[in-house]
Amino acid sequence: MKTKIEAPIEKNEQRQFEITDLSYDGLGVTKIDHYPIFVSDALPGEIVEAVVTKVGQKYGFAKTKKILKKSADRVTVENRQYTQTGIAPLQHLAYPAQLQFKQKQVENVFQKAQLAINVLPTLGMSDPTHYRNKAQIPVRNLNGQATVGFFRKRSHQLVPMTDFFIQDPEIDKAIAALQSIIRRLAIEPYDEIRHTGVLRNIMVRRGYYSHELMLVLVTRSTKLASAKTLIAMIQSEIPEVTSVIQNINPSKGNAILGKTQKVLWGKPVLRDELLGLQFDISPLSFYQVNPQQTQVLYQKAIDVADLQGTETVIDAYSGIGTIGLSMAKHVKAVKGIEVVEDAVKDARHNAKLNGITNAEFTLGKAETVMLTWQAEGLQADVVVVDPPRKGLAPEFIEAVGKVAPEKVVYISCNPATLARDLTLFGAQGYTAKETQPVDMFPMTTHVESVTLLTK
Ligand SMILES: C[S@@+](CC[C@H](N)C(=O)[O-])C[C@H]1O[C@@H](n2cnc3c(N)ncnc32)[C@H](O)[C@@H]1O
Repeated sequence: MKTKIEAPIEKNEQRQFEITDLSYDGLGVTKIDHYPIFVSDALPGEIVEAVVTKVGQKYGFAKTKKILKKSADRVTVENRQYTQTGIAPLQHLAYPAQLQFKQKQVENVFQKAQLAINVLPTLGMSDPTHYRNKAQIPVRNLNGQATVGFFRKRSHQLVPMTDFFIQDPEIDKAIAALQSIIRRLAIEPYDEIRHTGVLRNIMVRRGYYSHELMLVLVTRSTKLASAKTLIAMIQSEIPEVTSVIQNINPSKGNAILGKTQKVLWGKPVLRDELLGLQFDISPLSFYQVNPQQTQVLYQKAIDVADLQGTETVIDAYSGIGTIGLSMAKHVKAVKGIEVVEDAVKDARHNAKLNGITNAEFTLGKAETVMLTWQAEGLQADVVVVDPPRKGLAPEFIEAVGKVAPEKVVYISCNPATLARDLTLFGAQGYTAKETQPVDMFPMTTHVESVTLLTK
């Protein structure tokens, strides 16, 4: 029979806690005996008065009511909406301490996985705000008006907002202007309980260098009355706009974008620049959200690969081809693999756009294509991977082991799956000496990094 562990605290109890650490998701950590309690809005070194909100078998949660001793790293937060929505969960932590926090996150997971890899100090931004080139904003009815904002943490309750703090201010301006247009045209916002209404979400992307602006209106069905007037008003009131796209999402779920779309006005893609190359980006294609730091990240990947001009490089999880095409001029050939069809089309087009003739892109799952290429006897010198948060498939790592490139460059947005995959690469004879975190998402707890693995 299992013995039930008694938690040393009770729900609704209010008491003082001394904070000793910060969890991976930015909560203060305190321990009573060995029982951890995660405390909102609390930093290491602080003493807070907090009320216990949840008591589980292994850990509990508490909410800060009063800070009794303040950390020197605390920054005063004035905007309640940022806290309510959680769009900037580290905003109360000074930026240098955020960078240290990210380095430590990677160190912690490596230590747990028994990986002896040195983690370098995080490369940060000189201005860690207003960096995002993309916004995805819900539109809902609030007090009888179509309203833009962001959902309150762990809910679908809209907090009205038009200043999003970490987004390009020109995107914020476009969203505010669009809200005004939608209200004047009385376009009905989506009601997710009844699954009625017209406009669900607005997605905006803006080229950091090009200043092109793409507006994607996500609707529940193909119906969008007054589209002509809407476009005329957008053109006159948001002068930077270069594309207006209607994306249709008829699902009842939480997915922001649907699978089909049509161009209502302007270009079907947004053009931007990275490391001196031009990129056209379709609405459904992945594109890094922090253009300044993306260049730092890619340059780091190019530098650690130490390319000599003779290599065949595989760019797995290649998106619209940004990494492979940035490497193309330093190598003999690039072979990209990507699972989203539009992104592969973009990548092929982007190669042409930049006059690059030594890069080709294959549609498919990286794990499947890599196995096929390995069976066909493909030779490669460098494999670059940049997977989504869930990391690599074990069969992909095995196939890479068999292809046996001299180097693997692993770009990761999730230290936990990075550590898991580095261990699997270890079984294939690959080791890493150091990892370079790059802050792609200031004010949030997300951690990006580059690691070179060699045989
Ligand atoms: C983090 S993004 C990186 C894209 C690109 N390297 C960049 O920096 O813009 C990951 C990409 O992997 C793609 N992807 C996800 N699962 C995949 C799989 N199993 N095989 C190939 N590509 C995949 C996604 O569509 C996305 O474009």
